Amino acid sequence: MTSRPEARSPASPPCLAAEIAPDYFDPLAVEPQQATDVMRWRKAQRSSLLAARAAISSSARAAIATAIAHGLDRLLEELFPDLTGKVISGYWPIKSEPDLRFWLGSLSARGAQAALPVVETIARPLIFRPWHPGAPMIRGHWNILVPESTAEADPDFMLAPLVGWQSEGYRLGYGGGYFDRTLAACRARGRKPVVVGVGLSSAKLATIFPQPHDIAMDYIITETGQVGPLR
Ligand SMILES: Nc1nc2c(c(=O)[nH]1)N(C=O)[C@@H](CNc1ccc(C(=O)N[C@@H](CCC(=O)O)C(=O)O)cc1)CN2
Ligand SMILES: Nc1ncnc2c1ncn2[C@@H]1O[C@H](COP(=O)(O)OP(=O)(O)OP(=O)(O)O)[C@@H](O)[C@H]1O
Repeated sequence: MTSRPEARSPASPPCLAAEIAPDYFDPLAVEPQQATDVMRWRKAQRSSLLAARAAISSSARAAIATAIAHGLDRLLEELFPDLTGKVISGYWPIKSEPDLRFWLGSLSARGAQAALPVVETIARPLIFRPWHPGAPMIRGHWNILVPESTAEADPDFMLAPLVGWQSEGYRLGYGGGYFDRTLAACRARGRKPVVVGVGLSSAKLATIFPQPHDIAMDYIITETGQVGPLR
């Protein structure tokens, strides 16, 4: 039998689509049963990780947030010795996430602009709004508080809260895919913010079974230190 290599290679390999349009999302890039299994596994992991996090005392949680803030300051000092004009996004804490608002609020005194993520449209990339302590807030998607002002900001340094993580920088979040979409959109317009996953050291998993849509963090910072640079 003669070999016909051309019969095995499609005219337009789907894997190249992402190079032509980096925000292209191909739902068929994964075998559907495997994708379903991974999503089901992630759902179970999320609930046990969230339960373990909720069980931590508030004083232990405050100590964790302080240690993470020190780690963030060390990294910022290394990457951006001059913070003037830099946009740095955090998050408004929910579900026992480390509360880093004190750190985010301290940035303006150093010349940076703090910002918070907003789900403006469901299943689309996040947008970011400038924030300062005391800024008027309203309830957004999932009841998360977001700045009322609709001005937008474009982060240079972005925190991504971790529910779980693996040492290569892959992140498990709340299952909306929002940071992956946001980072894919950043890539598509040639913008590369430094992305730092922040969370508990104990939320480390051997693997989150990375899928084609998962985009690794540049750094992970927990209360026990920094992992990375990873990209
Ligand atoms: N504090 C904080 N703010 C944040 C985030 C975060 O992780 N932490 N986000 C980080 O992204 C964005 C909100 N993320 C969200 C993630 C999932 C769902 C959601 O609807 N989850 C579904 C489950 C989806 C599924 O499993 O298919 C649900 O719980 O019903 C909503 C918002 C923006 N703001
Ligand atoms: N770039 C993308 N375009 C379209 N859909 C995406 C993209 N990235 C992720 N998704 C979808 O989002 C869903 C949730 O993804 P995943 O489980 O990785 O969420 P997560 O990272 O835990 O959530 P979050 O970032 O919101 O906390 C997946 O079903 C995936 O198909």
